[in-house]
Amino acid sequence: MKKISVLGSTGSIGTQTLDVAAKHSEHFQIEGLAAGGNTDLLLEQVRRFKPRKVSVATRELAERIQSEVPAGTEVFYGDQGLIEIAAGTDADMVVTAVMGSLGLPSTLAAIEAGKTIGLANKETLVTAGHIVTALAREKGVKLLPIDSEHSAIFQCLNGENRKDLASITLTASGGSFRDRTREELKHVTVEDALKHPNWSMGAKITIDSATMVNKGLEVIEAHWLFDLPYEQINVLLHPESIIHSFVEFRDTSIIAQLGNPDMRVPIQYALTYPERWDSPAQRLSLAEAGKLQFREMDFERFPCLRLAYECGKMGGTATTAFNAANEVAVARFLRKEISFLQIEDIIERVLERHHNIPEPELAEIEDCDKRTREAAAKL
Ligand SMILES: NC(=O)C1=CN([C@@H]2O[C@H](COP(=O)(O)OP(=O)(O)OC[C@H]3O[C@@H](n4cnc5c(N)ncnc54)[C@H](OP(=O)(O)O)[C@@H]3O)[C@@H](O)[C@H]2O)C=CC1
Ligand SMILES: CC(=O)[C@@H](O)[C@H](O)COP(=O)(O)O
Ligand SMILES: [Mn+2]
Repeated sequence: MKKISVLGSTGSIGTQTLDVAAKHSEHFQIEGLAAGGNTDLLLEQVRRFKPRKVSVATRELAERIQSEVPAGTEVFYGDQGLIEIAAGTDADMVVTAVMGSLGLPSTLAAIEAGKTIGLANKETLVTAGHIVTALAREKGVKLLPIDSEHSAIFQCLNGENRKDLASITLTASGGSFRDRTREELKHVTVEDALKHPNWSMGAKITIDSATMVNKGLEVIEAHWLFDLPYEQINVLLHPESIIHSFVEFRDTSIIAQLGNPDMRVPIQYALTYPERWDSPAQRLSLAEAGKLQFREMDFERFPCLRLAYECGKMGGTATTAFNAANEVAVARFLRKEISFLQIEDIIERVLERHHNIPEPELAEIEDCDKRTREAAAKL
């Protein structure tokens, strides 16, 4: 029996993690679940998986569900609640599937407690990659990627000699607006932006795909997960999302990982690693797929990807600021306060004013995150 806690259990990754756990219920026991405000779904999950501890975003919500959870389940709330689910249970593994840098303290707490991490929450690595990876090394904790591209690279590198690796390439679908001109982008709506062509995901990451911020975050995530310089990390537009990413070796061999776009595959691989088990996903038929297309990335069309590379190469708090500005800008776009193109405008303007701190301490990162959010909210 592997014991698992899920941070963000009511979201897109969280629910699919529980689907995978339910499919192999004789092998997985759910120890803890943390959600934000969707208490109806959380209560359903509690009845089904019988975790020992659960957490919700606020005290008020915790009080509201208290009488509805079984006697054996303790209820927590807020930032401390998230940390309790991450570090205060008997779980062997913690799946980090909350959205945004709010996942950083709980991820650090889980690593500190020696839990294997199934990492979906990429913003954690973008915000504080050097701190998260250093702590994981110190504690001997594995960071197993759940993000589809990183799972693909992880699988392609399995058993290979790292000194033979020439480069990695992350594929990008291009998101909801990949065939629109910049002129057309001036008038796109939230509803249009939320229609991802290949993946069904939470709102924030779907907008990130459309701005290409998602790929920028993933480049930085790859830098930390695979300990590679940015010069060895490429991005290639691949509209079908069938090749999830690939690696190239010094002898020019390329190894790729393919499959239908279904997050249950990388989630399950992280849960069962190093084993492979039967999956509920639909098998890929290349004959039916017929044709796979590829295009060079256009950094003029997708300036947020250029900004992400620049911040990544700069290091320090630059990526913290990039992430925080984006989180605020996307939330504002989703509330219809700003237009789609103003997301990148806000990120760019925040970064122009950013004073970079190289090798920041955790407190400096938290301070940068807070100040950047305040600035991005005012622009
Ligand atoms: N979706 C996908 O296919 C992929 C996602 N990822 C990454 O995984 C992470 C999660 O994405 P996704 O599942 O799409 O996001 P969702 O928006 O679908 O889910 C977010 C989860 O976080 C919970 N949450 C929000 N606020 C709080 C809080 N204050 N305390 C505790 N929990 C909270 C939400 O709870 P509630 O709904 O109850 O408010 C929900 O369970 C992101 O970092 C994303 O980039 C990476 C690759 C693919
Ligand atoms: C499923 C997943 O891993 C997402 O991060 C996905 O990659 C989004 O697709 P694009 O960012 O390529 O549009
Ligand atoms: Mn991805």
